[in-house]
Amino acid sequence: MTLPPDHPPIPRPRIGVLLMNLGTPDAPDAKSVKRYLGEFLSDRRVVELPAFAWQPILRGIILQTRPKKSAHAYSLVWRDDGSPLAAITKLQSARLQGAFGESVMVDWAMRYGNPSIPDRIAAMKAAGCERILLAPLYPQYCAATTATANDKAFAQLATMRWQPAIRTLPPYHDDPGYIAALKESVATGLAALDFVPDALIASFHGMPQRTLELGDPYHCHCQKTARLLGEALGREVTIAFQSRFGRAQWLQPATDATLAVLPAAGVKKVAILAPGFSADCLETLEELAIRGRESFIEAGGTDFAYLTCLNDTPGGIAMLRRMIARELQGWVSPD
Ligand SMILES: C=CC1=C(C)c2cc3[nH]c(cc4nc(cc5[nH]c(cc1n2)c(C)c5CCC(=O)O)C(CCC(=O)O)=C4C)c(C)c3C=C
Ligand SMILES: [Fe+2]
Ligand SMILES: [Fe+2]
Repeated sequence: MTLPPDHPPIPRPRIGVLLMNLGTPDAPDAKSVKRYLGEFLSDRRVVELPAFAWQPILRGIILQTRPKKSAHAYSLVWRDDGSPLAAITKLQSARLQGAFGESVMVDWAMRYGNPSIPDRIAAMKAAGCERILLAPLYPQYCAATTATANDKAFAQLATMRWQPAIRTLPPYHDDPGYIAALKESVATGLAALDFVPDALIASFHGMPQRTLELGDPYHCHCQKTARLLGEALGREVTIAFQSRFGRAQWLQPATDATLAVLPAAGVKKVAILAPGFSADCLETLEELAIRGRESFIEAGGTDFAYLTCLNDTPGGIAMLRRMIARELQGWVSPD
């Protein structure tokens, strides 16, 4: 087809897959962490308080003290290729590139910080994507994670004259491929240990208890993942919720409290995994693998192992590939 000479160029139609994760600072210093936390904790999907009540606390207290402390924590886990969360998400995107045929481009973005969701959607559209699958990489649905990532994408669409068609990846907390990938990863991790754990703990990011009462399915999704993983492994999986923030009641039991009481109950050897995180990050590498270990050993535990997330392992990538291919059906034909 020939376009008239004054017609804007039209690129070859393509399909985009946008992997979306939470976000992370650009550098492990207080200034970068302050900018990141300012954006993250101002999201009304994350802290469900009116701005007039919350912003003075956030700006006047939290952003004056927390960035320095968090920057130190980040510096303990920072890699040569940057923040673990960003580096691993980028690797996942690179490993999936080309997996769905030539017409499908895979990219990644962060809900807070860089690369931003609006930027990457604009880039996909400019590259000719007329259809985009938004893939929030949270197995368990939560308004504070899944919904806000999609909201950010939809806000960008609101600015576009020619919008791409959109699909969103549903939560995959009970997807047989996800449970099988977790089972495989845990079995490999346990086989490599020089001790046999008395308990296997699945630690999920916590949320205020109130969100469960308001109808967020997150708690139920976490319970189901833990149950299905336990059934797949044929052993008990103890559930716990980590990273409490603020003074409100959060989902129970708390991971730190669980690790502190287990040794007195005779559980001296534990292995812990974080199935809700698709990539290792500050909350797993620092909070669980460093501080969790310290508190368990201080409480009288003898052996502690942190089992890494699915990350860009072959099993993790194969699982994402299958799920994404399923969601692309009708847009691209399966191989
Ligand atoms: C009200 C506060 C918070 C809610 C609610 C919350 C929910 C939530 N978060 C994740 C996943 C991640 N959180 C991460 C870091 C992080 N989370 C909070 C607070 C809340 N999270 C803070 C203040 C921070 C920053 C670090 C710190 O200062 O302690 C991360 C890691 C980011 C990284 O850069 O590595 C992830 C991932 C989920 C899944 C979730 C609800 C289900
Ligand atoms: Fe968090
Ligand atoms: Fe529940």
